Amino acid sequence: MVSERVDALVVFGATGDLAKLETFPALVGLVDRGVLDVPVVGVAKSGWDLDRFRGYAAASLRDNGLDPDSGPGKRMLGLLRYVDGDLDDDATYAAMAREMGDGKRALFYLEVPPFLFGRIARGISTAGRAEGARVMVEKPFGHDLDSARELNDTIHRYFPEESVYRVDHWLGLDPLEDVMAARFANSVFEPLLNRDHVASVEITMAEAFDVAHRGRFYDATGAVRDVVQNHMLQVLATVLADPPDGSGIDSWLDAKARVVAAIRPLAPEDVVRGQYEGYLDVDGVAPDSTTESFVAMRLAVDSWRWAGVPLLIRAGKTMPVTATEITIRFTPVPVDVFGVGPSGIRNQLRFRIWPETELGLSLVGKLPGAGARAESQEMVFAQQAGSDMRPYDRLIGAALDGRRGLFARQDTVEAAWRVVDPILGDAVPLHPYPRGSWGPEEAQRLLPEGATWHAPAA
Ligand SMILES: NC(=O)C1=CN([C@@H]2O[C@H](COP(=O)(O)OP(=O)(O)OC[C@H]3O[C@@H](n4cnc5c(N)ncnc54)[C@H](OP(=O)(O)O)[C@@H]3O)[C@@H](O)[C@H]2O)C=CC1
Ligand SMILES: O=C1O[C@H](COP(=O)(O)O)[C@@H](O)[C@H](O)[C@H]1O
Repeated sequence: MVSERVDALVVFGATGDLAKLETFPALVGLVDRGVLDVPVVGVAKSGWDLDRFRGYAAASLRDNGLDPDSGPGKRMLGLLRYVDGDLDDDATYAAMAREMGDGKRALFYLEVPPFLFGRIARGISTAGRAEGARVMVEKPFGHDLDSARELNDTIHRYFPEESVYRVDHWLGLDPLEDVMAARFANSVFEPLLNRDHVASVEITMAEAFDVAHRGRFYDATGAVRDVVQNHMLQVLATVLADPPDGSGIDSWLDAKARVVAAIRPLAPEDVVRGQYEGYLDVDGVAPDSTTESFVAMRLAVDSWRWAGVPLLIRAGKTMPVTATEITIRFTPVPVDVFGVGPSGIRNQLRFRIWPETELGLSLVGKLPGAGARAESQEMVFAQQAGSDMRPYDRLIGAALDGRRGLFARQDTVEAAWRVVDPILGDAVPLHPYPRGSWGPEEAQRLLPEGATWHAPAA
């Protein structure tokens, strides 16, 4: 359901890295499709004026292969306003309110360092602009369970939960919606997705690149906080959650929250951490850092549907490829008529969700000729990219429209922290691994006997 459109968009941190990389290009797409036609007020403390800010936005478009002189480019730049001031000063919020005009339904987008989130919520309220407004908050939502709860409490002092849009940009990925479509637009898969038929579920998020210039940020974060607590548990929930019912998107968000809440908190023995060789030389990384750039884990869900099914996740930097795939391995046939068992061949459903969309179903058949030797072939349903809409285009558009389905809810975020909280920090030993490898060998021990990790193709 689309609620009322907003009458202003305020971007806190509009001179930052994320704004340049993602926000301005996304805004052009929204203008082009007629979704955005209200003032866009950038707030930062760079000492800039509006012309300089427009120049920054225009450069961001050029960096992203977009033309600032195109019709949509010019219209987007024309919507921009700029307020220069410290976010710790109430005068900044008063100036922001003047630039916003008289509207009563703004979208405030907080893309600033997280310690400012609470202060900004208070500033908006002091300026009399919190009522009826929506607030879109960038990750991270806390550093652990306690800080996430604290952050939620602070934001809720000024904004009710239904006005809070927590960004997990993977929820804006088209391929993740394709997973939902495969599950809920086909009748053949859903009856199989449970402990009676599934032997394991695995998600590998491999990134071939290293932490590059993000050493300071990454070293304080690590793979568990950076991508597992948020992106990967959201992906896992998309695979495991019960189907939504006809009551609307909330039933889907409820189902995802329920399944994340049923994941057992991790124990150190369920986790393997790794650090790529050369990580300690990265600018901004502590010389004796024990931050992980790789993590593998075995999770369990205490539910009637998934009890006992091994759920395996691994994520790492400097892997051999950049790709994310979900593989669902089905149980072997009960009676091995075709000698399938010893070959290890079995049915598998594979979702590739990054960088392309692909759905593969492995089926087993008999090799032609005499005898009964089995072979496996994968049937692939590959989507042509239907649109060049960026995740942030989809996300900001959804928030402008008041559609909360693509955002992370408080209960799910806190439940995800509860899962990873016991293994944060140095609770799990750290193993070195060579760049270009699939991480430490030790990750092998997390798998069911005889299994190997699925390696997504390049
Ligand atoms: N960069 C990325 O790729 C991603 C970032 N994020 C999240 O987005 C948020 C912003 O990240 P990023 O853009 O990289 O950060 P940057 O440090 O590049 O930008 C921070 C922005 O906040 C402004 N700011 C900081 N302090 C104040 C203040 N006291 N008063 C007014 N303005 C202030 C800065 O203004 P000024 O420059 O004028 O000081 C700048 O515009 C973070 O929560 C981050 O975790 C999430 C996903 C990816
Ligand atoms: O949030 C993050 O996500 C990226 C991966 O997402 P992508 O859309 O850029 O592929 C990850 O590389 C980064 O470390 C993390 O902060």
